[in-house]
Amino acid sequence: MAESTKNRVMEIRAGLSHALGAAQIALARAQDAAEAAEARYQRVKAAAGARRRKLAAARDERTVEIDAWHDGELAALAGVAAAAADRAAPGAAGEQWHRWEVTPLERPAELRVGRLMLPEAPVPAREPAGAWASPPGEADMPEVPALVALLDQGHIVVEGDRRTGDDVVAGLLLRALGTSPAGTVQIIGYDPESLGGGLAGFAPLAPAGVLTFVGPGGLEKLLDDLVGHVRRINETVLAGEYTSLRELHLATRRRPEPWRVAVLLGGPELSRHERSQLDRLLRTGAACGVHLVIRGLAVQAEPGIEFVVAAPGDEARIESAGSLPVRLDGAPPPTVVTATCRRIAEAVAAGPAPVALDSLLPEAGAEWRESSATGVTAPLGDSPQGPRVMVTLSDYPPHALIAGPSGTGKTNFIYAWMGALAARYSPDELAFYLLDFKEGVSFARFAPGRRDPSWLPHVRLVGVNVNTDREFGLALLRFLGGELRRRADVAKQHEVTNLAELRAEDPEGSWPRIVAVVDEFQILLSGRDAVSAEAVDLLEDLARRGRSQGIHLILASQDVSGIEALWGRPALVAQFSLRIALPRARRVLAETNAAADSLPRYHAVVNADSGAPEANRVVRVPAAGDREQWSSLQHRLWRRRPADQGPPRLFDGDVIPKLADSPDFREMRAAESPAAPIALLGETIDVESRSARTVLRRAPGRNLAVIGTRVDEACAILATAGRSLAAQFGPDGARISVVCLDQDARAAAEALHARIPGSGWYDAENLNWLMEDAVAEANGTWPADRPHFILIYAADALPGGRATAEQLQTVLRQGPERRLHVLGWWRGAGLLRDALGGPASRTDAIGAWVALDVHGSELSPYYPGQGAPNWYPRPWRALHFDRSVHRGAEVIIPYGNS
Ligand SMILES: Nc1ncnc2c1ncn2[C@@H]1O[C@H](COP(=O)(O)OP(=O)(O)OP(=O)(O)O)[C@@H](O)[C@H]1O
Repeated sequence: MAESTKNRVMEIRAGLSHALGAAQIALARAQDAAEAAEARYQRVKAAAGARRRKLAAARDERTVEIDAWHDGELAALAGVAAAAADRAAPGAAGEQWHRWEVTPLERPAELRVGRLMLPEAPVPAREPAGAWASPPGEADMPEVPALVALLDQGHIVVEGDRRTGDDVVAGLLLRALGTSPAGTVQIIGYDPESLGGGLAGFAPLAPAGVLTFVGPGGLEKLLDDLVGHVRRINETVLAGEYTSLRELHLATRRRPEPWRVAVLLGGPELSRHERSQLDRLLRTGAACGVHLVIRGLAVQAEPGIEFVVAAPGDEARIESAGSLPVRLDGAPPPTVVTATCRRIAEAVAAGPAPVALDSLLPEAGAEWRESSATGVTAPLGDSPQGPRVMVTLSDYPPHALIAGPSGTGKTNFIYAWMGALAARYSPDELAFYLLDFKEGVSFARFAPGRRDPSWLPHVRLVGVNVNTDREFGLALLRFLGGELRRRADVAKQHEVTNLAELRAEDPEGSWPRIVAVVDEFQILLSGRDAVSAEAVDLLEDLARRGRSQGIHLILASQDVSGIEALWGRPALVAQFSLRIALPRARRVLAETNAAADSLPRYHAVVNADSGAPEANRVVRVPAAGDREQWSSLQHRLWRRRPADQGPPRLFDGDVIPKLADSPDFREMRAAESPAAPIALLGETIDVESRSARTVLRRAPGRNLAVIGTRVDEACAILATAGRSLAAQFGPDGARISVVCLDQDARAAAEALHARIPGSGWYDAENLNWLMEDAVAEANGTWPADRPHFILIYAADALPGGRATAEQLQTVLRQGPERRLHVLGWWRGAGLLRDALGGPASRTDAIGAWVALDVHGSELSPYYPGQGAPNWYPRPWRALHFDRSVHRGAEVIIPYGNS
């Protein structure tokens, strides 16, 4: 082997070993690198795993946080929604049925129909320790009610399941009723399919007028009526000043109209007219408080209409809540419905709480500042719209007619009016004359009484218990007629025509306006007799001419026939242009004016234009009947009365007057020998408490007969005559003989005899002496030195037969001219006739008589030339006629024993 080869092999081997070494190195390196890469990979992988786990933990933590936040937020939002709902539907608007009760609210609220089913927070998959004490759900989530807006807002249409829908309607109505003051929500039900059955639970409201039903054919009229209300409210209540009743209420705090909720429960297809009226109401009703709750009639969606889709479970919806499921409340419990309706009906029937009289009065100390020169004006109360209603009596309107069925507050109205006037005008400016034909003493409070010595200083006359003494009404009218003439005469002298001018001309004179109030005046005008005929004539004259002389009449009646009594006298009625109607008063307003029919209690319609509907003003009348309130006003005014102001004349038909109180009797003084002795007989029924009298001058016929069987009255009249005659003579100035022929009258006759010193006493035993004397006197020719009055109790019982009868006739016929006068009591008109000589005899010896229980027709012989007087006997009243002075007979009241 060649060296060279060897060398070459060597070289190659070396080269190979070198290459192998290099390759081994490269391999080791590569292996190192691979190991390092593997290690790095493993590190990175481990790090990535750790990272992922960390991230997952962080994510889980965050997810839990987010869930918690979400739930919290949801609960908070639900809480806010629930709180907002509570505010929107407080109390009875939103309370659930099991705790529900009536809570009238200041202003209408939204009404709950059920609850909104809000989406619930999901229960987390893993439960991090302590994150949830309990899973969120119904227990923690505040309930959010589903509310709908009705009163003052809009209308509600209930669709879907009928039975559930009926429950919704019932719930809505109860909530509407329970959130508003009693009577301010009125429901009108139209339920043609079940004839009101759908609203049966609300029936207790019907008697109070809070619920009315419309029959199956009545929809058109109902809709027309409601449209009518909307039109009227727009025109007269909102009157361009407000856009809605809600706005009016916010501005004035008054709500003059009720909410009218018409509940329309199904029915046949609507006619075109009905449809268009319904659409009108849906558009315009809510602003005027007219709302529709509809079930079973198709209605198009419009703003202001809420749709409720009734369905069981969570399937129900309300339009304003979008697609949120709603769970409707069940029907309100029937017992709650009935109890609530009863309570509301009772409250409505009881009427609103009264307003105090003080609200009509000026402030204490500011009284009597007004002048009545042109009229008298006073507030009568607030109108439901707010402003006070002022009422004036003046040239126009001069007189007032008030009507109100019994118990509606007519008397109270008169008190309130009088109080308001009396506080503003002094007694120099205003005088009252008051007459009450009702049984009772309602005006007596104005005169001094046993318990209260005060009186209303403006009152000049009070007549109470005059229902059987219509003559007193006549006397008042005669008196006012006299005053009218007096004023007219003075006005003429001053060349003026009315009171305002007269007062300007005669500033020092006292010319108060006179307001004469006659309550239950129809009693005065009842009966077709002389009293009512004269009363109507006098009224007509006063009504016509009184206005310019400041004499105003207020006639009040509870009875429609009273008003009707006047209707036959259109000229008279026309003067009474101020008309006042209390609730349910009929015929006092114009025929077409039905405002009084719907008046609430304690309200009145005041109309100064003869009852024309457009002049109606409704007023809420304060309570003036309350004695306390009245007396504080009366005492205040009484203490301010002018020094010379005496109490009013009180005529009380139930009180027997006393001779000792008679001004005529008190004025009597003993004189030497008066030529015209006066026998008083009783009190006349007149304004000035005069005494009836007969003058026993020396002239034929000047005898007096008391006719009738009533012992007490007959004795009272003879006693009055005897005492008054005796009072005019000094000792021995006249001879007075008392004759008693009836045991029943003996005590009274003896009392009179004892009262008149020097009087003679005769009975059946010694009468013959007196008669012989008297006949001698009657026949005498010598001048009588003193008069002789013979008072005979039971003159029809003369003993001694015909002879004594003839003696008496002689005395009756011839005595008076010889100053011998008989004042006799005959117990019947026929018996008197017998005493005068029988049916054919003349009666002119009896120049004056007083009849008791004798019928008018029996008196005609003693009532020359005038037929029979109109006389229906009544207790403790008598009819007096004196042919020397009277044109007609007058009713008198005998004086009682004292
Ligand atoms: N405005 C009112 N506020 C409160 N109470 C009133 C009001 N008006 C009347 N009343 C009360 O109602 C009752 C009847 O009133 P009032 O006597 O005035 O009625 P009337 O119509 O005159 O009845 P009658 O003719 O039968 O006497 C009384 O108890 C009275 O106090």
